Amino acid sequence: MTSAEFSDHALRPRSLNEYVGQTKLKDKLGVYLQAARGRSEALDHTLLFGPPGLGKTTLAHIIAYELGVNLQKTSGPAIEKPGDLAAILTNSLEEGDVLFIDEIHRLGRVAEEHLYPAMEDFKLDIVLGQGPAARTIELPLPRFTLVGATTRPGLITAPMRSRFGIIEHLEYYTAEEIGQNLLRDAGLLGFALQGEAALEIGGRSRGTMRIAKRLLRRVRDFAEVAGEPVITLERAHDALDKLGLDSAGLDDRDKKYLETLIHRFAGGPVGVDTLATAISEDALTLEDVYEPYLIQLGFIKRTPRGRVATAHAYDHLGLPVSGDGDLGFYVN
Ligand SMILES: Nc1ncnc2c1ncn2[C@@H]1O[C@H](COP(=O)(O)OP(=O)(O)OP(=O)(O)O)[C@@H](O)[C@H]1O
Ligand SMILES: [Mg+2]
Repeated sequence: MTSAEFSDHALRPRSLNEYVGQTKLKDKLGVYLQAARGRSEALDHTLLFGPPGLGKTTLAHIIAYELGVNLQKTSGPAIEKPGDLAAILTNSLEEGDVLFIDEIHRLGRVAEEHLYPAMEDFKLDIVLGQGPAARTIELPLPRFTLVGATTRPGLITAPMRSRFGIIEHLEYYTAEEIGQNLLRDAGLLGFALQGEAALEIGGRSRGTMRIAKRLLRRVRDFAEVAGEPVITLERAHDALDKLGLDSAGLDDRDKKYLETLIHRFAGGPVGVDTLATAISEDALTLEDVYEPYLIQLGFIKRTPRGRVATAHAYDHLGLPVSGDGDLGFYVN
């Protein structure tokens, strides 16, 4: 088996049916897609947000697939000038197509303002010439669907947000959902994975499909090198331990975060910048990558005064808790 065969592309679900979990979102989206198809209209502009690796890009592709249209892909940082936007909108888009803008929160401000009339009225204002002789012409565009993805919905401006008809949040997957998808992957790739092993990997993947897929590859390495034809629960367990993942799927970096918060800052509250410096990370990574899952587990809270470790975090690390529980401080 070559690594290309284990490529993301081959395993990526193509239709809504193959897309595991996100049940509420899928139910709603299924209706919107059916309605749009029934009216032969473009789907309303759709904003997808949620932590990295949960399936936003995949869902954008599925939307285009379900609508039977093409997907044009770009990203916020790639669109700096209005000209970049004009090039994309006028060159390649056809009626009903999906324009996928990843990291849409990183769109340049001027480009963003040009996007408003494109989204609302399907037209683009283009300025010709300079100075007093400059004039604006209006270019009609095909009716398209903008699908925007972001890990940071808070950075989407209000006028931008208000132009999306569908705004949906992706949630962390349960161990069962991830396990189910890993079994599907193993089936497609033709190797044997025990259900319990899939579940074990699912439970230690931070609720994130991308991480689960990576862990499956590593666990499989261990099984293969040990000469085992089937990936068993024991092998999965052992390999995940070797990878430094604990029972909640926290890795060394997560543990460093929690331990620093608890030991150095007495469990908080401490500002995110201070905490970031203390563990040599940048604050954005903390907010985007570490914290959403720690919050999901109920291990930390974001308060107006900073980050706070909860009693659950102390429990998980096997530390004694004192105080009122939620704002418990470390006693020793
Ligand atoms: N619901 C799902 N069912 C099956 N596979 C999934 C699902 N969600 C994601 N995946 C798989 O997980 C991986 C990560 O998904 P994807 O790239 O869509 O995440 P993302 O939300 O766009 O992440 P990022 O924010 O980093 O861009 C892909 O390999 C994708 O095929
Ligand atoms: Mg993506």
